[in-house]
Amino acid sequence: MSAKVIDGKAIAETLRARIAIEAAKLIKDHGVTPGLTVVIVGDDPASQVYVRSKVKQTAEAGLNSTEHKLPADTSEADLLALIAKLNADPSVHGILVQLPLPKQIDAERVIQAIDPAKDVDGFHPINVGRLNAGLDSLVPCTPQGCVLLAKTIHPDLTGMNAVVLGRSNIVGKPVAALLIQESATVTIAHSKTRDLKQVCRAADLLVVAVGRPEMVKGDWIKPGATVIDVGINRVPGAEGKTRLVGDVDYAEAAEVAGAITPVPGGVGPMTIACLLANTLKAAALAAGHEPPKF
Ligand SMILES: Nc1nc(=O)c2c([nH]1)NC[C@@H]1CN(c3ccc(C(=O)N[C@@H](CCC(=O)O)C(=O)O)cc3)C=[N+]21
Repeated sequence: MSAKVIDGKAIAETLRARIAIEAAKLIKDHGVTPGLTVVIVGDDPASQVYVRSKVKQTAEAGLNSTEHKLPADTSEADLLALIAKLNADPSVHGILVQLPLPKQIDAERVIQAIDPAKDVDGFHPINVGRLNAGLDSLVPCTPQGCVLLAKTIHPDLTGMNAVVLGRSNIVGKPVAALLIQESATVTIAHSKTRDLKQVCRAADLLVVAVGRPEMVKGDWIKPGATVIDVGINRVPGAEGKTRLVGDVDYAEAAEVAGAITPVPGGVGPMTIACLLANTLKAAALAAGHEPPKF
């Protein structure tokens, strides 16, 4: 069997086109241009690639974007001062502080300093709590992208056995919260789970976010299951180059699964599209308007 490939790149493009239409409406009808500010501390080259594509796609969707690049030795106090300034700036609707941060900065303190209404990553404890309480909130981008991709295969997730492999605050836990909201039956599995392979094999929907290259093999997957691979791992490739692989052994999994997301071109592009959607939502709410639903 050969799995259907879930084309995250194309699905994200369609979503960004819809965001552009809604952003144009907000600008025309209400005179508000959604604005995203990305803050990057240090010069990790991989981080800079993400930031560049975020900034480019933000502009293409008709949103304003600004970027603050701070030196790697920036103090926590200086970063907190910048966040206070951005919180107070009415032209800034979304603030994203690129993670990970250098070790002299406490990331948790930084996240908690962001105005929850501008927290387009959905990492602030207020948004975490609201998501888990089933209240409206800014929802983390990658988890939102995972669920949107799963719904292209299963428009109704009700009653499905979903297994989330990974329990991080940025992907595993929020993806599980969203799947519960979709009425799936959710198991969160992780490195300490007993019989991990068998637990995964029970999944109709398997979301993998562990950060271990190609850890999930073909025989971990129920025949016909839908597999969402959140991993983006750079590994040595041919001729001294590097290549990107997911947390799932794609070649093996594609023989067993019913549908699967590739890496690259799966969850990654959806993360950025959902960031734009969150920025639009934050801008609409700040202006007292009903935000569009995607
Ligand atoms: N506060 C914060 N929020 C984030 O959302 C955040 C972050 N920090 N730190 C870094 C990670 C990583 N991340 C990615 C987003 C899109 C792609 C993406 O679009 N990847 C493409 C291409 C990858 C490539 O070719 O290098 C793909 O998967 O097809 C990847 C990675 C967001 N992150």
